[in-house]
Amino acid sequence: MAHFVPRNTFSIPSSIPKTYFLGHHHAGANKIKTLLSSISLVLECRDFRLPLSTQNPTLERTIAGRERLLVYTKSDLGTDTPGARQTLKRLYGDKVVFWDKNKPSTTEALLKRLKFTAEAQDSLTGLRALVVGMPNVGKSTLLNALRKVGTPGKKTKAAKTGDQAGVTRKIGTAVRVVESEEKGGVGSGVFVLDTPGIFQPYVDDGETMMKVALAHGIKKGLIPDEVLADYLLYRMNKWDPGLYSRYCDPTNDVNEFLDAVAKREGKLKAGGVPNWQEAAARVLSQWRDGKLGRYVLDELGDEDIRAHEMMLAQPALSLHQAKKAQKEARKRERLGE
Ligand SMILES: Nc1nc2c(ncn2[C@@H]2O[C@H](COP(=O)(O)OP(=O)(O)OP(=O)(O)O)[C@@H](O)[C@H]2O)c(=O)[nH]1
Repeated sequence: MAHFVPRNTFSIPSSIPKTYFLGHHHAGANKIKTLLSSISLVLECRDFRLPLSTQNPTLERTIAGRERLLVYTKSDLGTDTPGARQTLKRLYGDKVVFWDKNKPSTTEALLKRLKFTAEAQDSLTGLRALVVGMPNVGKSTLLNALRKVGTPGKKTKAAKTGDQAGVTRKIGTAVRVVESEEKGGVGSGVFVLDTPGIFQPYVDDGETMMKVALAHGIKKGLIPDEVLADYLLYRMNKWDPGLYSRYCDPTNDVNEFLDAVAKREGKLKAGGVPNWQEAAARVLSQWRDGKLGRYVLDELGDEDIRAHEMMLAQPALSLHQAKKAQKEARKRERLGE
């Protein structure tokens, strides 16, 4: 077999939407602003697979200056990218927590942090924490896990969850996740409020939209599954084409890939014609379940991080412009200018 050379670039279709800012995002963002005065801690959830792309510049401005813990959710889905945790720890120090819904130890570690903060706060009303973040990053799942582990005996779910963006539409009531001191907990206890996922009003970078869609951060169908499957194929080829060896040999051709998936998974139309749409939906669902690799999608090199920070600091700047400015700055540095 000839040596396989993966695609070097992916051409982002011009039809990719640049916005997904809905009425309840706008209303939610305003409500968060009004709530902040009664909140002592913000738990900002970001998807570990998208540590930069799920940082919302709009939310960032709203919660600037507040006591905050960064919770990288779905950490089980990014374990194949070496060094990602270390990079984030280096960036945010002890303000960062890695969480996995399937690992109660990660929930316990977070509860410990909440109890510690509650002890230090000495409040009559208890510690009130607000969970915020982009759609579908796992906010409600986190709240339910904190409640389940922190207040054993309370079995029912406090917040509705789902694998689609936009399950939570309104800010919920405060949910107790740590009992008061009289009941064996801390002070007057710890309460957490869930909020709807808030998207950014405008995303200039088409590739960011592709990555967010892969992780289900925007509504299904806004970007066709076949287009996302092509982008996923491009990324898998860069990581390791062996990830999809159960379907076919390495290929850069999405149609060839989807043909193989359709045949293997029985996604066929009348007459045995491969159903690309269903085959694409199948591979996306496998990727989201971690069955086609568990990789972080954002690049976390120094230059990428600096470009991202530059973009956050100057909202008028596109990610593309920020990356270009970083590249030029690096070049000048190398030339000793
Ligand atoms: N593998 C994995 N999946 C997770 C984890 N946390 C949440 N999920 C899944 O992610 C999906 C979204 O979770 P939700 O808790 O509904 O997300 P949300 O942020 O509240 O979503 P919105 O209501 O859109 O704001 C669900 O299918 C969860 O089961 C995790 O740690 N690991």
